[in-house]
Amino acid sequence: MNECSDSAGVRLRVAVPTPQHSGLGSPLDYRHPEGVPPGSLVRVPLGRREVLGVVWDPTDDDTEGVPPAALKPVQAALNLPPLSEEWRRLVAFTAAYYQRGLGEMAASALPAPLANLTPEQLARRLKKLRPVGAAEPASGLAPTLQADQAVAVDALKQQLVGVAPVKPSLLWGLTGSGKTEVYLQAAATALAQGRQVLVLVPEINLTPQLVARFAARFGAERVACLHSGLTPAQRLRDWLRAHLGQADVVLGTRLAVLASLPRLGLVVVDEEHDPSFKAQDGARQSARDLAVWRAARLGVPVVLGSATPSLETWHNAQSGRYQRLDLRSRIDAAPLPDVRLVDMKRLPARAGELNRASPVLAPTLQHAIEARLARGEQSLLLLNRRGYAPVLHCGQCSWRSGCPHCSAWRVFHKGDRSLRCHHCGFSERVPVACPDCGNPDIDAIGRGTERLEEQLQALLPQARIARLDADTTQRAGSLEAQLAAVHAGEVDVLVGTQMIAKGHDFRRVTLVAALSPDNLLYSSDFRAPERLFALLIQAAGRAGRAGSASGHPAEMWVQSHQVEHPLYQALKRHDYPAFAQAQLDERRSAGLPPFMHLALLRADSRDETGAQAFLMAAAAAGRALSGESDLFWYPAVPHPVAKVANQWRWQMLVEASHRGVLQRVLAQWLPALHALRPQHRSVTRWAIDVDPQAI
Ligand SMILES: Nc1ncnc2c1ncn2[C@@H]1O[C@H](COP(=O)(O)OP(=O)(O)OP(=O)(O)O)[C@@H](O)[C@H]1O
Ligand SMILES: [Zn+2]
Repeated sequence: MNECSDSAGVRLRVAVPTPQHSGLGSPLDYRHPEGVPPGSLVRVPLGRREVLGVVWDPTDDDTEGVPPAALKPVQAALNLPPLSEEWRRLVAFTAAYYQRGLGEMAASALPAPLANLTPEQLARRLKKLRPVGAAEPASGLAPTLQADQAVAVDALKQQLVGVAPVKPSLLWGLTGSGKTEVYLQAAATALAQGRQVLVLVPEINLTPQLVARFAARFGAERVACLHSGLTPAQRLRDWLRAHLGQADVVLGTRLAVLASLPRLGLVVVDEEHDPSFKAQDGARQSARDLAVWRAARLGVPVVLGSATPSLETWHNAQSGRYQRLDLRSRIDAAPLPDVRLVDMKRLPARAGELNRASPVLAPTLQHAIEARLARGEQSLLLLNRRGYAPVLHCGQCSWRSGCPHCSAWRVFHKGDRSLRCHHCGFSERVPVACPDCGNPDIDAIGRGTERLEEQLQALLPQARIARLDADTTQRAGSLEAQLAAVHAGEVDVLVGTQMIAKGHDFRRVTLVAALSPDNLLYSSDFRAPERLFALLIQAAGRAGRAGSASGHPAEMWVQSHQVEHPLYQALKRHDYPAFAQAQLDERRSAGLPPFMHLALLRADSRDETGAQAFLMAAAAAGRALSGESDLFWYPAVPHPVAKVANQWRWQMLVEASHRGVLQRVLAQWLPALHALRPQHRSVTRWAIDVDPQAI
């Protein structure tokens, strides 16, 4: 406990959520009559408020500074076991690595309601929790493993029981190869050792089946969930169950990586390539990378599972830093779907087709869907754009449905007759005539899922067609209901955005088609091909999972104007390693991750030039700081969508060949940026994004 005490009590360092712009990041000093151990949760005054803080470890020079009598007092200590040293180290690392304040980081890792509960309210919540030791026995039976699965489970068990050295594992498994079963059986071993298991998934609401499978195997009583879809009360309850060690399996999205898990023994990151593991606000931390760090520091195994690993992870496996476990066949030897590339350049332009839009379906694809219909099989059609049409256009005066607040078009939604901006949310009723010239014939240009659904209804009048996208799944429970309808066979053709491609274990789907993925191929972001390849492999993975009852092979169709593109050619062969190697070669010669390390400084301003000016001043300050160290400062550029909600967005990349060098310079740069801010009054926001995932 704390050395520094006098008659007024003990001095405690407490991590409190100081606002980021204050430039204060370290714990503040408070006074407590007799002291409490590090990790204790306390309520303390901060300015005029009272906030929740975490008692931090004392530093060596704690005997110096203000005597306790002169400090503000701790108001109350919550009656909870302290957060472990392991947790504090994780939070401290996260704050330092992602350049955030420690108190802010600690606060973001705690469930929000904890900050407002009185000790009495907390005591009542705790009483309602199941007492420790009353776990129901596991109920679900495990299937016999396939050969590849058995090898993978065995390798993980050896690490768990200490026979093999602990090392991160990449579980590279085809879609439908039974990765989840590997997680379940490795988890069973960890649970048998009395350890907790953390399972991270990209979007938990898209995979209710995964939660159900863990609950069925180990008993719902032992499973806790942590994700943003929960009510604050549910999140508090499950966080407490994890922290108190009552829950043995914690399943969650990226925020769960910072959960308090006193007995953590195994970490699983499912679909580790998914960009949603990287937070897009706050500290912008990568849950996958933190999961690996956390497991390594604890000396426990971590499994990263994917059919299309991120190139960072693949590179780590190639170089031997990670152990690779491969699942090379699908369950029950179900074959992977045949990939058909349809060359849209060769399709005759259809006379009379409005607005030069290409036909919805190539005739060959339409026939293939009709054949599925006749056999009672399902088809999934993927179109990565929601709404009816991405833009409205007046042929007379060339008015377009731009957003007045953003540099983007407003999307036409026919369902509620709105023109809606997908960036700022600005929405208006669709005009009956051109707002500029009064022409009553406004054209809808291009196609979104809503229009696709309408066009399919005309093309396939006998089919039961459903649509799944952010617009049809807004109401609570509607996603689950729609997925259940697909599983029950009440839908013949499911149309949707990438939501339909992820994770679902559909049993009757034998055809998947990507209708116009080319637009995802060309983007300023160097990760665009990696993302598209993963999306298409995932989508293909939804087809033919139950083998083929009819004897007809499952198929993945891609309509493209670029069928010769190496990405599509690798897809045709289901050849992830070849694709990854080609991408890594390109990354190496271009000096991009994983061979180089990046940080991105973003700034928003109210006027057109303010953000750019701030970034230029920031670069000058950074260059002066970094001196001889080998950093490369890219020029500041506008964000691909330069203006959103009347804010002009700019960004600037900093590149280094060593993580450590980048970290050192960033830590010195941050105070310089805070100091610059007052000279750039139009800048409303700025942030550093370490290891940015979207550029
Ligand atoms: N050894 C096994 N024997 C029989 N069935 C199995 C076995 N392993 C897994 N399965 C079943 O096979 C199906 C696919 O497995 P699972 O969902 O684990 O695959 P996956 O690799 O996680 O798939 P995806 O990455 O496509 O989501 C599931 O219905 C699962 O219950
Ligand atoms: Zn807008």
